[in-house]
Amino acid sequence: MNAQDLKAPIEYLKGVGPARADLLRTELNIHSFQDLLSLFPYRYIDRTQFYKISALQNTNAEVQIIGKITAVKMVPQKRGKRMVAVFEDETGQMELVWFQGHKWIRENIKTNTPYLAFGKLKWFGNKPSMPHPELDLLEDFEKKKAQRMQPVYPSTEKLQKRGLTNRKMNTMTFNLLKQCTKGFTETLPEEIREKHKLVSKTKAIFDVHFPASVQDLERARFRLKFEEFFYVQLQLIRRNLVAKHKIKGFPFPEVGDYFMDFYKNHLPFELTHAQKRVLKEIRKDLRSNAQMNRLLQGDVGSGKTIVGFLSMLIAIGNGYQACMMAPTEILAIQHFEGISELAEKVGLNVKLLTGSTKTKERRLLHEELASGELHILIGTHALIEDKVKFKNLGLAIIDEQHRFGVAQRAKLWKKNSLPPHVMVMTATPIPRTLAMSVYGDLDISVIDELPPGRKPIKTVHRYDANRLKVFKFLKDELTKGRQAYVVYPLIEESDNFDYKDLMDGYESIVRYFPKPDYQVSIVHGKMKPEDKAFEMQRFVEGKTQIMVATTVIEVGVNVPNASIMLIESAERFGLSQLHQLRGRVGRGAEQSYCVLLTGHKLSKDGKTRLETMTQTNDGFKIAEVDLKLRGPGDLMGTQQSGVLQLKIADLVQDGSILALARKEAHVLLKEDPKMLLPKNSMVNFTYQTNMKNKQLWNYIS
Ligand SMILES: Nc1ncnc2c1ncn2[C@@H]1O[C@H](COP(=O)(O)OP(=O)(O)OP(=O)(O)O)[C@@H](O)[C@H]1O
Repeated sequence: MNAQDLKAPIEYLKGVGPARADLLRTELNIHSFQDLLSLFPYRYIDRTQFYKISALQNTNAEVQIIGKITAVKMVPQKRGKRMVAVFEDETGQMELVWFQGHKWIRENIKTNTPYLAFGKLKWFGNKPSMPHPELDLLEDFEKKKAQRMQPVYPSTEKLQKRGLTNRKMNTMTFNLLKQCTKGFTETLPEEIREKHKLVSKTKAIFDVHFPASVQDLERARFRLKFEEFFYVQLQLIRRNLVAKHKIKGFPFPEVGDYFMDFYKNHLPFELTHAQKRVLKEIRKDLRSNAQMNRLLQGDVGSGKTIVGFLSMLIAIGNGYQACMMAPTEILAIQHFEGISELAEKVGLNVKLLTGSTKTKERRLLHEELASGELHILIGTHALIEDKVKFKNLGLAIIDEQHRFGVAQRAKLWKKNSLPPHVMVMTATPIPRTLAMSVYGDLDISVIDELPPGRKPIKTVHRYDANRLKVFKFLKDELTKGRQAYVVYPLIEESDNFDYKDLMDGYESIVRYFPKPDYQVSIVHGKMKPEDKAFEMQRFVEGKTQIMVATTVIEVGVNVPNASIMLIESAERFGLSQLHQLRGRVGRGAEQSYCVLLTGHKLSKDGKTRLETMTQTNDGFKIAEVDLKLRGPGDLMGTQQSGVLQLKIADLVQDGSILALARKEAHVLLKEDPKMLLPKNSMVNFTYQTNMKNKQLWNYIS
């Protein structure tokens, strides 16, 4: 069979036909012969181990035993009869049991002949039995050496019901592979295969389905995972290289006077090592002729804002403007206030643009923006409206990528002759493995150090029944002059049920913390933006002690005097969301607390989330757990899931293979940057290399 034949529709495979082909297409997305070969088993039944009857453990494990059937009898039971065979080896006896199919068994079974029985154990007291075993004559099994590790394929109930059992899938794949006598064209460069001792494509495909040993299987899986990552990385890095080669950017040769003045005379604190390192990385990008596309990643409170601001100063010092986009109005206002305070020290003009900016202010702002009088513009989505025209935008900082799509990012580019440098800031700690795959087109800088003197936040989990104790604790802290957040889940802002919870909660808080001793603010998504901003401002200024809120405060809010985060129905939040919320406290010198209130009924995942929160403050560890609980596609949203639909590799577990593949992809592209790359898909991936202009055709992926 050659490459072309493998593309044949699946219904032409022996034993499939139109009806089954239909099922395979709809249930497993298998359209062709090669699709069937790319359906990799998700586990294997290890039939390399043999057990003795006397040594069987009292479990329901699947085992295989060599022995002989010495007697067969029918035993009456409530309804009908069961057939019982006595099965013996040299160490003892057990029973094989059938509840149906008696006639066939009676006619085919041979007594006193060596058999291999395989199946799940059942125990009656200390007596083992095996209902409906798979029986093979020992001599036949010896012939089927290739089947010693039996593949188990992904399946669905529908497939099982319609006769496409695992056994059937097994046979189909086995027969197809038997026809592939010519093997498969190699799809990895030989140099790389030799260097990392990767088995050939042909061996990998055969062994991943029918390995003769655990070692063979591991080698096959390693090679296929490597290949999968290698191709994804090639595409991502290549895209990045192409972007760098093609997209020119404004070079900023100097750091400029604003930067120097601020750095020498007005820096409010010494930068951490991580902040300095990241700043150097950014500086290097800005000095080159290429557009910067950098993801700045840092845990909550790690100090991303100052790094962003210093980068803006470089742009402005070189005669350009800068802007910063935030996902919500509250955040935009907050950034505006923070940055204005810093910018004032070096005499820069900063303005805020949101949906609620008045027409008159807007007009002035547009004028200043076009003439270049305005140095820094901060705002929400309003920044990308067509009316907003910069004189020369040199740097765009985007806070929180997830809420700001790629398309929106690109829209900013249209405002210039050359695209501005782009920095995306995110507090979502994306595990390195994932970041590399998802943001392959962005360079990544990580602030992996918190400013000195931060006290770790103490996190506890309490049940609703203890609410009054929790309120008492809150009261004691407020008496010391601190402030607190009380957060309610409002998954959908339109969800009236959640909304009622929030309002009930607000009322009970107001009852427990009455005026005039206490002032309580409330912020939620149904409020008008200016009302939200007003309430938020009162809390920032310390005029109110408690802020009752929904997750609108999830990202970025910075009130250092707030030291308590009380999260209601904490079991309903995702892990990274809980971590973001907790990050709103612990920003000042005082000891901060996070209290997770829940009902008594918790799911297994819910418990894991709460335990993780109480055990660690480390955003990266939390993200790893989150990834395991939810899966990467979920974490990143549907937008990126295309990149992450991996067939065999696992982003969480195979991080080291990914790193290896990425390294090799880099080397290859450096040697040969002109490689042709496919447009969108990994299928039909052809590339030419200077190594004898090989054509590498990926059949299987
Ligand atoms: N090197 C430093 N030394 C001391 N304090 C710092 C340092 N860097 C930043 N800070 C302070 O730490 C606080 C958090 O910084 P910032 O708001 O920039 O964090 P962030 O990374 O943006 O976090 P988030 O994602 O939660 O908004 C601010 O009050 C800031 O002034």
